[in-house]
Amino acid sequence: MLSVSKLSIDYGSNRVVSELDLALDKSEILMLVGPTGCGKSTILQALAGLIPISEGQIDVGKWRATPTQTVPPEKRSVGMVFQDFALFPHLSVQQNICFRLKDHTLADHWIDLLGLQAFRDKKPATLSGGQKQRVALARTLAHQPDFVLLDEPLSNLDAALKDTLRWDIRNALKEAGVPAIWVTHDQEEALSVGDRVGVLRDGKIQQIDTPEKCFSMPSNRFVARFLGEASFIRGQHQHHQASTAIGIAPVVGIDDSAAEVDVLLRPDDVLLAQDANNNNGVVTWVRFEGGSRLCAIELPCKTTVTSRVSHEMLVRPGDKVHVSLSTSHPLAAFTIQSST
Ligand SMILES: Nc1ncnc2c1ncn2[C@@H]1O[C@H](COP(=O)(O)OP(=O)(O)OP(=O)(O)O)[C@@H](O)[C@H]1O
Repeated sequence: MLSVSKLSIDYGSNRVVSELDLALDKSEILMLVGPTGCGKSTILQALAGLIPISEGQIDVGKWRATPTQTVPPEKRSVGMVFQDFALFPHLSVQQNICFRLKDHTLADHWIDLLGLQAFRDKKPATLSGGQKQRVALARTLAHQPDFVLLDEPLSNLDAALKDTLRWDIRNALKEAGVPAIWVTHDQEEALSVGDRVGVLRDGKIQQIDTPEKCFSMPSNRFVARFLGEASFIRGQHQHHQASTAIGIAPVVGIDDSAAEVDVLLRPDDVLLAQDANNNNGVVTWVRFEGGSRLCAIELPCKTTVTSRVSHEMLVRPGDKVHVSLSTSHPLAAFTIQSST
């Protein structure tokens, strides 16, 4: 268990984290995302006891920290995994993982589980980035922390490696049964690996929810845009339905249920057809993504929506196309005055 309430953190007179509330169950992984400088690393450092807190409290069951009741880092039973691995260069993999451990049984377990048997006697300098991060994680988990903090553990690795390692890290954390907060810049990573996602802006949490909820029912436009391609189309709202220039869809009013709303569209909500005789939009740009293409289409009302199509569909800027709503699930609707 890890619980944080009304946590605020200042650097001098500058408040960088305000009134953070969160509670993690045993084995729960929270992905923390937000723009650069929004306070993600500061939160991890405060939880680890590396910087003081100004208000609020951190409660892990065995200890509680407040601005006046400090708990030193070594008493917090926290495991930290950093992007730069932080391994001892002069020690072998085995020695790194077993550092200050009396009983090596758990270390052997994590060495096996994370596929490090062949590297036991190697020095970190001879390992790849992915192997180093496995060693760092094995070392962390072998010490049986009460919670784990991961600060962009995959950011120094190439894309192909990230994809497998993120699942190996998730599986290891689940097997260890510890709550974890995982900071990432990668929105796809945040949505796929976490049990919940916390979106931070200027030191304030905008939403903490399941990945599905954050993506399809974001609490505001900032969260909508931060977690993926998002466009908004004006709609007339009545009886939980919105009528837009490209069709009618069920909607949920997020911040209001006004008669006129802006409906959030993800690329998969918009169906694109190459029908020159029955067109209602012009393609303005196309991004090839491998298995798919992401297309932006400008409508006569000057709204631009995006649609994802198969890579087999050869769509080019300037093409006249027909777009329509292709969703049966409710879309998030925002008041048109809202700019956040
Ligand atoms: N030691 C420090 N002294 C003063 N201000 C700091 C210090 N460390 C960070 N800050 C400021 O606190 C704010 C939050 O920084 P933090 O590193 O937590 O952001 P972040 O979300 O982790 O950013 P990034 O995604 O770029 O790593 C920033 O405005 C930063 O400039």
